[in-house]
Amino acid sequence: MWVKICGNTSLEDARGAAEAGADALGFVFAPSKRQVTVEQVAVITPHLPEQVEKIGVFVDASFEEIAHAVEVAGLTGVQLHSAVHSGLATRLRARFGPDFRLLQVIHYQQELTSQLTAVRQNTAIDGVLIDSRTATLVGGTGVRFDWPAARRALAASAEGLKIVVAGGLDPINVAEAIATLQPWGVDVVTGVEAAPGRKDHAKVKAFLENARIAASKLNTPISV
Ligand SMILES: O=C(O)c1ccccc1N[C@@H]1O[C@H](COP(=O)(O)O)[C@@H](O)[C@H]1O
Repeated sequence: MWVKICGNTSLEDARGAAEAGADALGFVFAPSKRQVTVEQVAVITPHLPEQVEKIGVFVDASFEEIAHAVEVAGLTGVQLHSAVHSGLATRLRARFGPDFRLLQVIHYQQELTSQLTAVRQNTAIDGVLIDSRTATLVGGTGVRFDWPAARRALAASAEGLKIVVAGGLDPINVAEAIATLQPWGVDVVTGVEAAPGRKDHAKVKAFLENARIAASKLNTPISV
């Protein structure tokens, strides 16, 4: 189970999540209560373990903006909140190579099957992150979606895709999410915070522990 702890704004929080066993750390470059700058992240990433992925979160950002952030802030992957057909993923794959993590976000509120089909057609994308959205927020909502309904859509159309589940996860419900959706990975922000942009280290640790326990009870992920 790939676990990403997102919305890091300080070295202390990012290091704490890495030490607790996170596979990936997220940094939100989009307007948000957790927004960070390229310069801030550039001084954090050199102090993090090399094997821990450093993922930049971008909402409708340009190729130039993302490429600049990757290079200056030392990112190893990106999470794209952009149209699947924007061409961004293809350009980023060409620029940063086969090992670069490229996650495409889709929202549960729109029809899942057609979105999954569109993602599958783009070979540059290696993972699809399913999240909730609200009238005002495209991420970091703290709101979960209808997991049993999503499970039915995923069973029909997720084959070959690395599915990452996000949206309203916390240390208590992450086990249910994993058991229901059998994803390749999970991602969290709000559910492990003490305040927006500040981690609750006990919650981060509990989230990781509970995700690992739930994953150990699964046979195989639903997707790959
Ligand atoms: O965290 C944010 O503020 C944010 C802002 C804009 C786009 C994405 C954002 N975060 C992503 O939201 C989900 C989960 O959020 P939550 O656990 O429901 O609060 C995750 O993919 C984050 O990377």
